[in-house]
Amino acid sequence: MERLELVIRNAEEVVTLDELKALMEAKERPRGYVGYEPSGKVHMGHMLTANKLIDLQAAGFQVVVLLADLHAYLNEKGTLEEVRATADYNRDCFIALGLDPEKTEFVYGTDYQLEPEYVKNVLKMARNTTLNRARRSMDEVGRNMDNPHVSQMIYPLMQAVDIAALRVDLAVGGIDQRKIHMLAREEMPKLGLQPPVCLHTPIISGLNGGKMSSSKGNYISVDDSAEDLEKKIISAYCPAKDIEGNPVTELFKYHILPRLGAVTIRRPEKFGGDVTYDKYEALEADYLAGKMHPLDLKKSAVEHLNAILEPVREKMG
Ligand SMILES: Nc1ncnc2c1ncn2[C@@H]1O[C@H](COP(=O)(O)OP(=O)(O)OP(=O)(O)O)[C@@H](O)[C@H]1O
Ligand SMILES: N[C@@H](Cc1ccc(O)cc1)C(=O)O
Repeated sequence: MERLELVIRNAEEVVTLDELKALMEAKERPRGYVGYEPSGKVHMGHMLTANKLIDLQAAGFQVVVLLADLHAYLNEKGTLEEVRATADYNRDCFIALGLDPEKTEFVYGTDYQLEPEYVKNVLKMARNTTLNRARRSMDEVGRNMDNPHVSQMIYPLMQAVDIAALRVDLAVGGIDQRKIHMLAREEMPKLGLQPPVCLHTPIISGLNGGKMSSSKGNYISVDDSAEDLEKKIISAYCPAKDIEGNPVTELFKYHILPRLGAVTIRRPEKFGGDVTYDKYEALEADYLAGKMHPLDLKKSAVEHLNAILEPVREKMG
């Protein structure tokens, strides 16, 4: 696959594609990053951005993973000690998922976010940013946003300054990070900082059809047992001939096919026999046309996802 194609596959948007092309022409090894608030469960949604980082490494990017302990603390996710312990667990999950520790820089927020130069930039940005704008940028990211704390208004400014502090060219995140990234693109130049190109991945659906989220219990986590995985997928929302909010077709699109390249879906002869797909589009077309039954698809998702997650379980032991 061509480098650019690899970088943008399965992305929901790139801001902007022209800037990305220019970046890849200008720099041999551009730097890309994702930041994660440490989370007790690393799920298939988080794994989507991890897949993108693996794509970026394959396309010659340097990759930075920010374990955003201070951000999690500011966003009411626990004490600093708690989030720091979870950050280490998350780093191990990402390595088990295939991010080569030799080639990936793992950085803790608290390693540099209290340095005077960093803090000064955050405060300068605070002078230029209205409360309304900071608040809106947090709509999809902040906890309990009907009654936000001042810490949650500092949060997006810090995320913008991270991009400069970590010397990042390409900021990657789920599409829920979009408003913070737009704030960064607008405010960074006023401080003489280089704004990033941004790449946003889609939001993957949870087992009940809503957004997959650690706080909603509708997730598949990377270290679920084979037994749990099977139970979860077999009872997942998966309407026939419909891919809207369908977590099972999305698992094929975003995880199984990109990782395995091609899959064979096993079926008894009387239901059409085995069928092999090397492109998601072909699978989708068959599913929409009613040529693939939800139960066959689910059983196959269990088999293939198990193949992907087994080494992760072993490493996380
Ligand atoms: N369902 C999802 N699909 C794709 N990406 C996701 C999904 N959920 C979270 N992410 C991405 O993972 C990162 C961390 O998100 P976040 O901490 O909000 O996860 P979460 O599971 O929704 O947590 P919580 O339920 O505690 O809010 C963000 O970059 C976000 O874009
Ligand atoms: N905002 C991200 C976490 C993050 C924090 C700091 C960053 O620089 C980048 C990302 C989230 O929702 O989880």
